[in-house]
Amino acid sequence: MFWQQFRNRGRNILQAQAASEGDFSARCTCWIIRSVEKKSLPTKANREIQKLEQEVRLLILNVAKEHSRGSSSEHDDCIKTKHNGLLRSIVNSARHCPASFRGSAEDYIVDNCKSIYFAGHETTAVTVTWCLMLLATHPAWQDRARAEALEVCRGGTELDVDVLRRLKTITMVIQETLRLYPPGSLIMREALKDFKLGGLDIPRGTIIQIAIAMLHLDKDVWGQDAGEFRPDRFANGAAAACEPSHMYLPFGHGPRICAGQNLAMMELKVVLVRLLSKFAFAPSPGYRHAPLFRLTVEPGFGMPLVVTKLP
Ligand code: HEM
Repeated sequence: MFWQQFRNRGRNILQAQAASEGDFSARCTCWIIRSVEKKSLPTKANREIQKLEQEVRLLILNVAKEHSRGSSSEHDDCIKTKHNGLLRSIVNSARHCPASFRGSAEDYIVDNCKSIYFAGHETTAVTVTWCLMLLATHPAWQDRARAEALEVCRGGTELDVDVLRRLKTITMVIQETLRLYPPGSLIMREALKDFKLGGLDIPRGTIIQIAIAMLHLDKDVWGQDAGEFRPDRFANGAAAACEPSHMYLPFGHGPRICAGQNLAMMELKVVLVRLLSKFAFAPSPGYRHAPLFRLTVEPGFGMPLVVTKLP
């Protein structure tokens, strides 16, 4: 319930921001938005953003407060789950916030919860969804991925790091899924000082958005079949899949690259091995293909699939 509310508020904030950012100039795969200060103007969209941000903040702080009180039995059940173990770490470490953190202990809890729960949950979940859709519509790849999954499951092998590292086909399928449907389809950077980008003068305070989804579909980089599902482009690893190699960045790039990318890849492999070894997936006649940019790139009308239990 909390998660659903949290996620919906987040989406609304992004939609409100998009509505207020009508003055961007498109330059290939990079949008330059000159508007950091604009946030403080009392426009309708900005007021909506502030209201929603405040609601998200209160939702998080209420859960954190209940958590540290720990009275109800529901809470006692929850505390045993992984999410709440993580929440406990965040709440505890907020008591000793690092000196470099410039906000209050409450800000520390809110910022970290936003990073971990937004960045870590929805992204991985939506990637599994797209993976299953692509495997359902490409049965030959589904068979190959299943053969690999059954191979590692044989004899009840533990899915440890070494086993997961050996999953070549499933890794390629995930990498190709992240290319076609990168969940975090935009990364942003703020110019901390005036600088030049190509022929453009970028003033301090400008927000630069890099459209990952557009880089990933560029035919000059990936070839004429850029829009097709061809996992074997990653046969020699992600770095060799395109030229220049940083045109593939589902997890971002540089010092702020995704902190959870290895965890995400492991989670995705475990989930796919488990699902493919037990079920077959086929497209449902009710599926309407409509990838939508909300907080992540997600199916606009859900992802109905025909799922059959394997003998
Ligand atoms: C398929 C799954 C995932 C994708 C595609 C993804 C993608 C991204 C992207 C594009 C960024 C921005 C990087 C940049 O600005 O250069 C990011 C940041 C981040 N991600 Fe992920 N992510 C995923 C899963 C996770 C998971 C599982 C966690 C943790 C549990 C996580 C934690 C973070 C954090 C904390 C940041 C902020 C890093 C920073 O600003 O220093 N992500 N992620």
